[in-house]
Amino acid sequence: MIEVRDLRKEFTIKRKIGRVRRETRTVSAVDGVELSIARGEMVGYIGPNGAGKSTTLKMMTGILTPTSGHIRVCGLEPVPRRRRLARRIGVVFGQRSQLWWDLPLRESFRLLGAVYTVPRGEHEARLKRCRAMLELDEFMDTPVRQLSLGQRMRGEITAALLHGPDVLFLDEPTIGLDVVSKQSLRAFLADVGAGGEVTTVLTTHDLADIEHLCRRLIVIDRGRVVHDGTLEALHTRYGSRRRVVVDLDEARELDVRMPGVAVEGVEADGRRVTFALDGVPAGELIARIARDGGLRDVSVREPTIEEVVARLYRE
Ligand SMILES: Nc1ncnc2c1ncn2[C@@H]1O[C@H](COP(=O)(O)OP(=O)(O)OP(=O)(O)O)[C@@H](O)[C@H]1O
Repeated sequence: MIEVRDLRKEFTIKRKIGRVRRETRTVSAVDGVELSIARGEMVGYIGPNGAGKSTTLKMMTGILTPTSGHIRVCGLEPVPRRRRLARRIGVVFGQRSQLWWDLPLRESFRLLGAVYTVPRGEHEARLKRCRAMLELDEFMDTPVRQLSLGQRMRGEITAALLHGPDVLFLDEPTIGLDVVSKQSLRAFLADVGAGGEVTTVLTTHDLADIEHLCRRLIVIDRGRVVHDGTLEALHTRYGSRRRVVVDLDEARELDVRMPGVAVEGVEADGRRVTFALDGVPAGELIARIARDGGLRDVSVREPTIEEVVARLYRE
């Protein structure tokens, strides 16, 4: 559904130095990106600030012309076939709106149906589903400018889906949303993805979005793909470890010389000890500590997506 080969985008930046002189600098925002996304996949496209994510998305949606390289989205070259592509894709750029600011949401949806010449029955069926799942009814008659961020975002996602796109590009769709709004938006996107008809590319800094929605993760850094695979593969690559945190009644020397167990930290005057486990079952370690008594509390922490992605970004 999406094919990208050796994609590059350079920006030329002119900067005034002194009174007359100007300096010209070239920024390589996207530097040889390769990716291929099949129909129905939901892929997380992540990377640190300035990595080149938005630039890639803009090229894939036909907003920006690549410096060089090959892109096909739904079999179309985005820039020359922009109008045709617009009917096949839905786009949500969290920071920008595709809705009519002064019109009630209902009118924006009606206009979008007319712009895309969506058959009435299809339009109504899709809108009905979005109204129910995204709970739009209470603000369907509110002008877009009066909507809260979370309400507007629910409207934006609906707007992106009304014409039945094959591909959905979501750039930071949960930015600035509260926990509950994020959860309901994620649940809706998971439902859209589960249908298998819509291919989704999701860009976000909220890694929980990725964890909940995407089996596959493409990480870009300085314009290049540095990881393309599952989250588990990333954990394996970095040898992510589970942790066991034990709280003791009193500080004491713990006899935990076991292969694959390392003390990672000691806090609370020696009453809290954190162990990193490398392939050792947590139960074995806990049983050994419990044998000597004085064990107040235990928690086992799975490696988090934040840790592993931070390691990748730091590299
Ligand atoms: N119109 C532009 N003119 C000049 N430089 C640009 C332009 N757009 C992006 N850049 C530069 O290209 C690089 C990649 O930017 P891009 O917006 O694609 O990053 P991003 O991964 O989306 O970052 P963020 O997570 O901060 O949104 C950055 O160095 C940015 O300064």
